[in-house]
Amino acid sequence: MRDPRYNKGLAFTETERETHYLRGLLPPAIISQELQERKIMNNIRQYQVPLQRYMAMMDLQERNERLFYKLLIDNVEELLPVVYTPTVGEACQKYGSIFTRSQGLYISLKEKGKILEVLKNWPERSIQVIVVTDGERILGLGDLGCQGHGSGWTSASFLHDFLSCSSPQTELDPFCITQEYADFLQEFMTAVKQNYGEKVLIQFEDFANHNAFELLAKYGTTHLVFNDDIQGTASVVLAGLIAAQKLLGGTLADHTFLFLGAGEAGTGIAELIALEISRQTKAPIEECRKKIWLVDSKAIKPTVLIGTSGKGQTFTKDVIEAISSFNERPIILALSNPTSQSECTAEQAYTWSKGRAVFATGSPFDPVEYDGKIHVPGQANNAYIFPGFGLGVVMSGAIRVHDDMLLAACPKTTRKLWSSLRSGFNLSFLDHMHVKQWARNNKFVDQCTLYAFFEIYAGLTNLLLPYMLEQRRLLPSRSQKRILKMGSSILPSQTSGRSLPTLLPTLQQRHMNLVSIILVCFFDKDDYALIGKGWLITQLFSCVGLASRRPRPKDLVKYAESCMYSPIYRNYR
Ligand SMILES: NC(=O)c1ccc[n+]([C@@H]2O[C@H](COP(=O)([O-])OP(=O)(O)OC[C@H]3O[C@@H](n4cnc5c(N)ncnc54)[C@H](O)[C@@H]3O)[C@@H](O)[C@H]2O)c1
Repeated sequence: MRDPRYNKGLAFTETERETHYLRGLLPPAIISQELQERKIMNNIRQYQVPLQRYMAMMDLQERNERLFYKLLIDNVEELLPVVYTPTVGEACQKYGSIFTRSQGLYISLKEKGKILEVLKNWPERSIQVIVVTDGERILGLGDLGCQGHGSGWTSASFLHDFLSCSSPQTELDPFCITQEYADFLQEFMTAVKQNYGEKVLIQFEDFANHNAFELLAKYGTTHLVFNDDIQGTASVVLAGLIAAQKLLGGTLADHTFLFLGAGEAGTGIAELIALEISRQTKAPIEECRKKIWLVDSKAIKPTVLIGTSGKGQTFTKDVIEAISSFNERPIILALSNPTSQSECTAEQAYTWSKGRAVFATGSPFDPVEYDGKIHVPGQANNAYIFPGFGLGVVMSGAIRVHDDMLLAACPKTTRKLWSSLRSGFNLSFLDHMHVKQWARNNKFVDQCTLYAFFEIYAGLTNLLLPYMLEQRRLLPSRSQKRILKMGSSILPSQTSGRSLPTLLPTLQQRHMNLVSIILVCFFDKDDYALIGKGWLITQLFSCVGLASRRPRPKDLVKYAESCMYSPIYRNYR
């Protein structure tokens, strides 16, 4: 009862109370998790101040994790802005005053020479993902030192085998990689590998620009590292741009991109766009980079405007009117967080572009009515990728992160897979030869990347599991074990005792529903806003997959359907 991971509060059943000697330790009433959820949501909605909602969520996480994730999964649109941007920014700024129970590890300079020891203090043994920050650039808010610990990974920590670390950077020279800083980081990276092995994913989060690129380059060759701000943002934004092509027609190479802000997010996105254009057109990447401008210049007429400067209100009326004057549908992405730093608001974008902007933002904005039409801004935020990405990398047993994985996480590549799925390739696509062929055709560097890609779509992992079980010889041995373990725990209980072949028709039917839902949400849309929803679902599934450890295909379909409130989707029902 005192361990939040096992505590169910009043939802402990009679049998559980009996078998675990809980009698008398709880009031005699038993209520369902659904009722608990309704009560807590009701309480949370009473709070007018967003920070109070955040604190209520944190309290819940500290006493009943299952319920916490259930709430997040079922109310993700309402609660993501509470546990993530923009509220989490305020939470980090005030972390000192709202701090209650310590989460994660803090490694300060005092621990120099003893980092391995500190890691060993963490009670969990099998860690698969570590999110680490030096606290220096929390969400565009600057150096918050260890207060940055309150940031986004609370929502990402659905991975039980997950560890978040922060090292109070303020004790070190904040403006360059000093020898002391470099040595400290090196000790940390070595200790992590020593303690958890080669396959632990280290996610660099909110490191300041001057360190982030160097660290990624340095450790990219020796460790399994991923920088969410550089790589995650790039992948999510490229996905958005590719999806926007559905709306506009043409290809990425037809565009000229202008970035305001050439830091981690901006250059990460720019480089991935160039890579994708180069793959599409077979032109050298150096040529493709010429389509991208990272400084403002009067000479060019951009078709895509991307804000990653961290400065609010920089897409002024003049700027948006100008880009709208030479584009029928200008693509405008105001990525800076939190809300106050957004380059423009949704209302401004739609009003100034006369409702023509294809628009998305880093922090969420409400829909806007312009000229009798409701415009729903998309949310282009790396939160839609890092949980699934982390899971993918871990599940596939990859030992390095490749750019191809980032590309694979974009809908374009997915579309190829799903079109082959649709055209009857479905059951055999996991066949060894097909996988190899498919990987070759789609230029995946190796099968590991391909598996990572499957896993990135964590929800799909679940639906593919039965097939994977059937085809288990395909999987690398460690992943195989893990997948088999997970697979046997997620198969619906009523299926136990029945052999897989007899189950396949039912499972296939369910899975195809799910596939078509995902197809609809990724590709059959004519509104940019749905891009966000697609990623949301991906993320949702990853949450489901690991929060309860027992997602059933039925639940996945239910979750997907509950997300499908869009009028567009209804046409496909
Ligand atoms: N939506 C998302 O998923 C997402 C992901 C990462 C970062 N972001 C947001 O993007 C912003 C930048 O993050 P970052 O990690 O790239 O930071 P960064 O410090 O690496 O980059 C910011 C860059 O903008 C430049 N800049 C500042 N003011 C400018 C101006 N007026 N004109 C032109 N350039 C200017 C700076 O010189 C710097 O190079 C932050 O607000 C962050 O929250 C959003």
